[in-house]
Amino acid sequence: MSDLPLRFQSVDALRAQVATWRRAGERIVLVPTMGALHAGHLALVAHARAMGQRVVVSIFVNPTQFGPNEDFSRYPRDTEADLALLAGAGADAAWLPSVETMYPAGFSTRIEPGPAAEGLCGTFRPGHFSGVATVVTKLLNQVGPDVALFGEKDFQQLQVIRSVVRDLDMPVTIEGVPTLREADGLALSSRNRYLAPAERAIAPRLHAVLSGIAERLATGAKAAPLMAEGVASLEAAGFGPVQYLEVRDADTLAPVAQVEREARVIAAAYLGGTRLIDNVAVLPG
Ligand SMILES: Nc1ncnc2c1ncn2[C@@H]1O[C@H](COP(=O)(O)OP(=O)(O)OP(=O)(O)O)[C@@H](O)[C@H]1O
Ligand SMILES: CC(C)(CO)[C@@H](O)C(=O)[O-]
Ligand code: BAL
Repeated sequence: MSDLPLRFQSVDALRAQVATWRRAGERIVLVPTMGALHAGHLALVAHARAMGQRVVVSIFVNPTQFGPNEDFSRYPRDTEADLALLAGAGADAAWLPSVETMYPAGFSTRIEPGPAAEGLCGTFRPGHFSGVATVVTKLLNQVGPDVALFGEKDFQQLQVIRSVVRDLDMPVTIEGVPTLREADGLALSSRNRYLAPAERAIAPRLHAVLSGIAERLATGAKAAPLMAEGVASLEAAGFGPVQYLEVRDADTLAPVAQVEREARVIAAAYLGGTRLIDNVAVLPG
C-alpha cells in the first residue's frame, strides 16, 4: 500500500500545500466526496491519477444538503478506513474540514442554482441542490483545483454544478465520470450498505428497468408509455414509492417525449427505507 495521503483540517494549511504544488508547476484535481468510500469513489481518484496530477479528495458530510427527515445523522462515517482506501488509490491529500470550519458562526450565504436544480431530485429534496451548490462552491474556493471530478451516478448534481461554475465564471473544469456498477448492474453507492440482503437482491432491477427503457427509446419509441411501464415494473419488483422515472435531455435536463439527441433515463425510488437513484444514457439510432 502507498503512504497515507497528507491530511488537512484547516484551510490555511491546505492552501499552503496547494501553493507548493503550484510553484512546482503541478496541476490539481479535486474529487469531492462525503466519505464512506467505495470503488465508485476510487474510480474517480483513478481517473484523476490518470491525468498525472496532484489529487485532493475532500471528505465532508454536508449538513446543508440533507432535509430534516433525511439520513444526515446516520450517514456512514469512517475516516480512517477512507484514508487507507485513498492511500491504496494514490490520492495525495485528504481535505477533512469540520462542520465548524465550513459553517462558522455567522455563516449566511446560499447559492441558489437555476433550472437544472428543478424537478427530479429537486422536487423531492427541497433545498438539496442549494446545499450542494453552496458546499461545492466553498470546496472549489478552498482548494482552487484546475479540474474537479463528479460521478454521473448523481447526474442532476453534475449538471447543477456545471451550471453554477459556468454562471459564476469559476476558473475550474468540471468533468463527469461514468457510473461504476456491481457485476449485477447496481450502481455503487454509500447508501447501498443500508440495504438488507433481500433488498440487495432486488436493487439491480432499477438499472435493468432503466436500461430496458433506454434500449427502446433508442429505436424511436415514445417516452410516456415506457415511463409508466417502468414505474409499474419497479413497483412489482418491490420498490416504492418510485419518486420519479423520467426521460431528460442529457445537456439541459429538459423533459424529452421522443429521443432525438443524447438523453438520460433517470429515476429515484425507495427500496424499503433506502432511497436509490440511477440513470442510463440513451443514444438515438
Ligand atoms: N458508482 C459510482 N460511480 C461513479 N461515481 C460515483 C459512484 N458513486 C458515487 N460517485 C460519485 O462520487 C462522488 C461522491 O459521492 P458520495 O460521497 O455522495 O457517494 P455516493 O455513493 O454517491 O453516496 P450516496 O449514497 O450519498 O449517494 C460524487 O461525485 C458521486 O457522483
Ligand atoms: C458533491 C458532494 C461531495 C457535495 O457535498 C456530494 O453531494 C456528493 O458526495 O455527491
Ligand atoms: N451523492 C449525492 C449526495 C446526497 O445524496 O446527498
